[in-house]
Amino acid sequence: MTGSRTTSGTATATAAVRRTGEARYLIAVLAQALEPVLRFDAPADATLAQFMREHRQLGGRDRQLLGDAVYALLRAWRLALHWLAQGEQPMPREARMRRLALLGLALQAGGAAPVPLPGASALQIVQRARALSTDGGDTDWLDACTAQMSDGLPEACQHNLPDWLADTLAGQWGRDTFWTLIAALRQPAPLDVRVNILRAKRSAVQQQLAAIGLSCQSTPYSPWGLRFDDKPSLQRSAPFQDGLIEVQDEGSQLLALLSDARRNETVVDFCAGAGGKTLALGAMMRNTGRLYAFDNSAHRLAGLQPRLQRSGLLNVHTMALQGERDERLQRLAGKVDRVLVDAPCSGLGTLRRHPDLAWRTGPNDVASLQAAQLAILQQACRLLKPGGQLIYATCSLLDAENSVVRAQFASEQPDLEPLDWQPLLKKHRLEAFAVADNALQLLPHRSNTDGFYACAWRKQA
Ligand SMILES: C[S@@+](CC[C@H](N)C(=O)[O-])C[C@H]1O[C@@H](n2cnc3c(N)ncnc32)[C@H](O)[C@@H]1O
Repeated sequence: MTGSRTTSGTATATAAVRRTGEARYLIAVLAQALEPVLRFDAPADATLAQFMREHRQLGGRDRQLLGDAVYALLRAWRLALHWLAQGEQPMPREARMRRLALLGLALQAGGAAPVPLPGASALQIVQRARALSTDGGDTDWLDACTAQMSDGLPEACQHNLPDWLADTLAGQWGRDTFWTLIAALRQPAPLDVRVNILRAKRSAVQQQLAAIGLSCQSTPYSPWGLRFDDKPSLQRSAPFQDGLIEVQDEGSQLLALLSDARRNETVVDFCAGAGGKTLALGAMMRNTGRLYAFDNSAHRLAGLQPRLQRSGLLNVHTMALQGERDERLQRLAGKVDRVLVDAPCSGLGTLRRHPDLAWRTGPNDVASLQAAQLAILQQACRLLKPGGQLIYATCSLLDAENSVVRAQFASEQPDLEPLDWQPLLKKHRLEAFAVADNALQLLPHRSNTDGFYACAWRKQA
């Protein structure tokens, strides 16, 4: 009896030592991973991927945990800063990074935090940090975090956005809608794919996925979309390798759908990037006509090549633009049926997936994006033939990049008329997302997609 108690006591003690060692290790690695991410000078996903490449010794479980902890911290950045401010100031860099790592792990363990975050839940996060802490120097700081909780959390800790952005969004929609949006932005985005209708029917692909244990449902609006019940890795699956599916948010699919590209047309995807929408347009055109994929980044366009090969599309011509005066642009002037401008933008509509964007974008960036959006629209509209259509889209939440750009551009183009999208919106059951001036706006809390804005014009015949 005594012996067994001693054995089990030793086992518990050993497990505790292992847990302490593991926590110390995880905190140290996470602190290293956070260092470049928190500079906010490059996308967090790319920075994290680089860190993982440089730390090949990390196992799959640790990679997953570290990634989740980085994103949990980014989603609660203002809260983390608020708690950090409860410690001694100035705080030595090492302590700062260790405490941020501790908070990242504590936040990650709690899953998606509700909005508003109740005081009791905030307290639990601090308690989890306390349980994970392996450094006696953190005790006073964690006590101070707990003590200030009785004053309630400042509003900024609830929306977790920079003040300028919170003020702008609340000003656009009013406070009630703002908070509904914030709650939706805090939820993880679903994993959607677009079925390549050139190769297979959606129902057949759904069955094929089910046969390999991947459960998914039809998306509510896109006729090509499947939404997964969880977040499986698809890259090595047969449906992906065989070009039957591409990962694409339902909102992106809907923008391609509204471009309404048809067989045998000449269509330009002016800002194609790695071609998410190009692939959808090509499939809509049933591999006929000519589809040009432009981008001013040859690097981004290169990402389209393997996707094109998988897709079976043969009607796509990629072109890395060499500036506004690119000769190939002049040659296409007046000849194109449809131009999609999926413009470079702040990307703030994708905050669910990229919470770091809020901290990598400022009001000055928005002003220069606006200028770029207008310049691209002007180039793009020169390509239209009489009766041709120009579609403008962003994944931004900001009126400054959406309705303001639409209005300014339209005021300078007397030979463009706004396209009446009502019939198309009705056909695809999207009327609920119509906004002023024949535009469409998708928002995470309304369509459970990323945030998108789109509008269209027709060139007078
Ligand atoms: C929103 S992203 C496009 C995403 C892409 N359409 C998709 O569905 O995956 C905007 C793209 O515009 C490109 N871009 C920026 N300035 C440009 C310009 N002046 N002309 C053409 N493309 C430009 C960027 O390189 C970027 O790939």
